[in-house]
Amino acid sequence: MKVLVINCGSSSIKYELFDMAQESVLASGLVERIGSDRSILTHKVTGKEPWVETAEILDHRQGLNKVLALLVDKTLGVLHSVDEVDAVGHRVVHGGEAFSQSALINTDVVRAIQANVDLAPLHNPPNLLGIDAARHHLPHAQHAAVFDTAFHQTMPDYAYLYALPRVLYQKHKVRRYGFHGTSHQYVSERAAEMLEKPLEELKLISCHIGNGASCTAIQGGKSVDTSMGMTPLEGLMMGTRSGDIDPAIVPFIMAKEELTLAEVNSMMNKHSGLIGVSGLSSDMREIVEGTFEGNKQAKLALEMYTYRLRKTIGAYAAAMDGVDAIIFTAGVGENASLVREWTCRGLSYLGVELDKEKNANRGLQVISTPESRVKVLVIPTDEELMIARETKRLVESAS
Ligand SMILES: Nc1ncnc2c1ncn2[C@@H]1O[C@H](COP(=O)(O)OP(=O)(O)O)[C@@H](O)[C@H]1O
Ligand SMILES: CC(=O)OP(=O)(O)O
Ligand SMILES: [Mg+2]
Repeated sequence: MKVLVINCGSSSIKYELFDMAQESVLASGLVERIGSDRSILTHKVTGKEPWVETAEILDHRQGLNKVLALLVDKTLGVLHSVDEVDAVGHRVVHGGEAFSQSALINTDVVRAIQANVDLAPLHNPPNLLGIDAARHHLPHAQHAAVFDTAFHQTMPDYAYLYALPRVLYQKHKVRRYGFHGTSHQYVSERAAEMLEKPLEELKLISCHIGNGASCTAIQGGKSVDTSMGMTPLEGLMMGTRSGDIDPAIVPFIMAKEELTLAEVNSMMNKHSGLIGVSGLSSDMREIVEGTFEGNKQAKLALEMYTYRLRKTIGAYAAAMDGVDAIIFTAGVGENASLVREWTCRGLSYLGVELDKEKNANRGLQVISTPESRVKVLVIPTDEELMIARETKRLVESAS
């Protein structure tokens, strides 16, 4: 079975084509800056040099058209015809309370995703555009929606409710949903394999720290709490997002700086976090470099970032009455050894003992000492593979 995985952002399309017989990647790529006359298309075929083109790509439908043309191109392609794509798996960020599982896409599913646009105005509209465009271009294929929120639907009510008037939950579904669920689930399954223990017996804390960042408490394979909330703004400090702040700051700065709600929202989502505190960059590589070069603001940003992550890990150990392993994943978690070191240095009370040499290595591994009571793992995430597997499972169970 050939499965195409699509992740549509507001101005981008990420794609990956799998042959599910060996779970091998045939091709993958990225269309950036959709809507401009200088969109960039990067296409990679496994084993070959990446191919990059700059072109005018005005919308997602046109972008996907280009991608499909490349997949069947005589020299750059890997398929004879797009009819060879059996199924398409779509990343959908917000499934609200309607989905605790992935779902094959039909009119009802599209309607339910539309109903959650208010809860994820930045993420769900491009996801819907991607679904529409892919169904248009690949009408013969089965389409599946795999939700960031689904894995977190197991949280108990005392973890997902906010201490606000109950009517807000009843009327508007104001609650914690959590995100990056596909990634948290994937790394928790890999962790159980690495630890050679059944997932049902493990208490895990998974730190997905990339551009967006969230931490999840996973008990017996189920999400019991997570740091992102109704939207992906809550919780940890991120590249450009503030994470938790006192909510009273919002009306305060609106008044003092004469800002609109939209301006404050944009400030908290796009100009805060690492970039806001350091004034240098939202990219952890530059923050680490700046810290080594003696940039005080970069060092402060790094201290805040790791301090807040450590506090969340402590909170989740308390939530689960213990923890067997802490997992680091995503761009920062997989690559930034200094972030892992600073995060773990105040966790000795839990029984965390980092092996500095192992922590300096790259790739999948245990980075705690053999004596460490709590294991610390680095596990590269693979959301695309997880989406492809879910899509295959749904298609097979429907036939
Ligand atoms: N070698 C590295 N050292 C430190 N940080 C890194 C390194 N490589 C990537 N990163 C960080 O990972 C981030 C991107 O993570 P990623 O999981 O790819 O994000 P997303 O999928 O949300 O775009 C970058 O912004 C960068 O800060
Ligand atoms: C939900 C979310 O924050 O996703 P990303 O990390 O891709 O921005
Ligand atoms: Mg990501």
